[in-house]
Amino acid sequence: MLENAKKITVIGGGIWGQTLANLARRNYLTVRVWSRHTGEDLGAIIADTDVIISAVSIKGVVPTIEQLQQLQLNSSTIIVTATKGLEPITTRTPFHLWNQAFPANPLVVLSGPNLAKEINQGLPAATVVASYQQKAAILLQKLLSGESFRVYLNSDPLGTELGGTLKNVMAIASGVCDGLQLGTNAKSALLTRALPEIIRVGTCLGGCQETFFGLSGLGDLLATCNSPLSRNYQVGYQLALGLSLPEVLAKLEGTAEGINTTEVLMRIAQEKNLYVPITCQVDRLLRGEISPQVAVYELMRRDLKAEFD
Ligand SMILES: NC(=O)C1=CN([C@@H]2O[C@H](COP(=O)(O)OP(=O)(O)OC[C@H]3O[C@@H](n4cnc5c(N)ncnc54)[C@H](O)[C@@H]3O)[C@@H](O)[C@H]2O)C=CC1
Ligand SMILES: O=C(CO)COP(=O)(O)O
Repeated sequence: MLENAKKITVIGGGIWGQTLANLARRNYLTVRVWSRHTGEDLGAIIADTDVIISAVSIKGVVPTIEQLQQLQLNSSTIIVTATKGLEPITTRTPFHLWNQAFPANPLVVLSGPNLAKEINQGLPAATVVASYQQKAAILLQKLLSGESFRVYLNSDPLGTELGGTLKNVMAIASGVCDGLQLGTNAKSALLTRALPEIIRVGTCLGGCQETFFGLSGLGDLLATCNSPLSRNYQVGYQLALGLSLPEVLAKLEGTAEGINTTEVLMRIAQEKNLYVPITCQVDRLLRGEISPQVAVYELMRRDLKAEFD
């Protein structure tokens, strides 16, 4: 029997929330999905819940936390955050926000190269559960692992979360690269230079360097930057074809977190004096200040430098 038949509540009825719920159901767990549209009483649902998985987009994190704070959440309930974004007002990550709101609860970050549509088809995938409370991460590993979903442990929740968040900006850049048909050399150069940019920011914000070379860092960068299933990649690709951002968003299914993340990241980079050349060009492109072609030109004409400095 799986960990004494734990009860799981997934908050967020988007494609990622539904996918995580299905993974848990495959292990015969009791799973309920709650979203702001279901109209059900969240208090009643969480009363006997062992694990809450938050799979809302970043704009839903603070409202969800505020709602849960009004309810009687048991301090032993494990909270899992699966959101990949930065909160625009505080510039904080979901891990920080959940930790601040529920300091007594075990908190786990779930992140990895996880395109929901592939997982729903039963294709093999791997992910990471990261926590300072190892027991909680081990429990999540057991609850979600299956023959087509392999879950790894990590003790660096911030690095795990930031890898998944920061790569969304690079996925927009990668979509532009493919949309402009810049070729394989350009794509390899972009992704390889994206990683140190992610590490520069991610370590400054508290993640461990090693984590960014793992599934939630490099792994998710490769998945998202190479797949038309990624909404962030689609945004870049469509911009490269000449559509405006409002036109792209009108047709997009679900949330492209990289748009908000780019804006927040630029503020963090300015405040902390971080060199983020790719993010900077993505930001100007998303603001409509430059064309995709100018973004490429600006990246190529920067001062020459050493590869590692
Ligand atoms: N789709 C994917 O393949 C993956 C997505 N993620 C991350 O998971 C998060 C959710 O992604 P998706 O399910 O794809 O997005 P989605 O756009 O399909 O769903 C977003 C969910 O957030 C909820 N939400 C939005 N604003 C809210 C608010 N103000 N208050 C309460 N709830 C609110 C919506 O009701 C919906 O349930 C994102 O941060 C995404 O980056 C992570 C891994 C894979
Ligand atoms: O995070 C993801 C895959 O790991 C999903 O990417 P998108 O949000 O760009 O669709």
